[in-house]
Amino acid sequence: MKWNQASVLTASESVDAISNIMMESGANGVAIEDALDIVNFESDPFGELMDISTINHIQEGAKVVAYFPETIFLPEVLPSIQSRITELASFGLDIGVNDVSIEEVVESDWATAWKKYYHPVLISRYLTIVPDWQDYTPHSADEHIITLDPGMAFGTGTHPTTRLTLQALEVVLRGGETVIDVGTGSGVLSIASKYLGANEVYAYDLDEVAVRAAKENMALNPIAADVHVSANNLLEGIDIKANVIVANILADIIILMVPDAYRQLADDGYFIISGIIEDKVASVLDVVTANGFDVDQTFKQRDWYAFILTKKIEE
Ligand SMILES: C[S@@+](CC[C@H](N)C(=O)[O-])C[C@H]1O[C@@H](n2cnc3c(N)ncnc32)[C@H](O)[C@@H]1O
Repeated sequence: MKWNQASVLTASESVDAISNIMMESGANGVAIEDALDIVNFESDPFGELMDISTINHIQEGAKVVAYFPETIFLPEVLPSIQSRITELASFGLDIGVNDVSIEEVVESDWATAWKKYYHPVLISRYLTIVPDWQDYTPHSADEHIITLDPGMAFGTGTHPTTRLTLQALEVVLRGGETVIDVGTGSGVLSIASKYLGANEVYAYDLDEVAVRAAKENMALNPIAADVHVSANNLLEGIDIKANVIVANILADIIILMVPDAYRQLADDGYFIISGIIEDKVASVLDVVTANGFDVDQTFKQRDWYAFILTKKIEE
């Protein structure tokens, strides 16, 4: 089967939004190449895990490559894709050079094209994410291996927002907790929560593709076989008291769930929020503090922030 490929050169912070636009416009999948991640990988002490010589990678910014079936006539949908990408700038996102190009793909199986960019991701001393198709030998007995095939869902572990969230989970989890993972994507945060000792984990996503991918990833990690994965809009209709609620979603969406998170969180619980670009920090912090939360810890990588929030103590 032939595929058409639309590539967009952009800034790192816009890759999620542009990927969504591509999928909503009929793409069957996207691959993301981020120059900063590649620099990180190359300078990684375990860089030998990655055969970087095979990658003809970009030097700056990021590239979103979307694969469309030949039944979609790309020149027809491209103007609307282009105008939706341009619109992102009005939401405060840096869309970079925003140059869209089309080419026919020789690759017979687009679904595996992105796999050559994906290699073991060392998150911390305790957590490493390993693609399902790669062999990996842990460096120590403490290292938990999250086996992942993200498919078309977000959550490979290479994105700063996922890394920061995983690090925040490591800080708060002690064992025995009930965790709610809102916007689970590949399920990576839920699997990590189980490795870090959580008892019950509930994983939700609005996107059926993500729900399917998350369920498949739970099956790849026996420790997470009992994670409850289902489709849901944020915390709507959820009535579970949680010790930890974790959400790595864009700032404007997190803001919508803050009152529900306060209600569902145990008084001594933690609300971990991530996916917050620098420009949005002030507005998110205004909303969480107005809704009864204090900032306990702040995490930052590049322009991305994550926060561990606790409930304000009544005086
Ligand atoms: C940035 S990804 C995070 C994936 C994964 N948790 C991680 O940390 O890598 C955000 C996820 O939130 C999901 N999402 C977006 N809006 C949502 C909503 N209103 N309710 C539930 N999930 C949502 C998206 O489908 C996507 O899978």
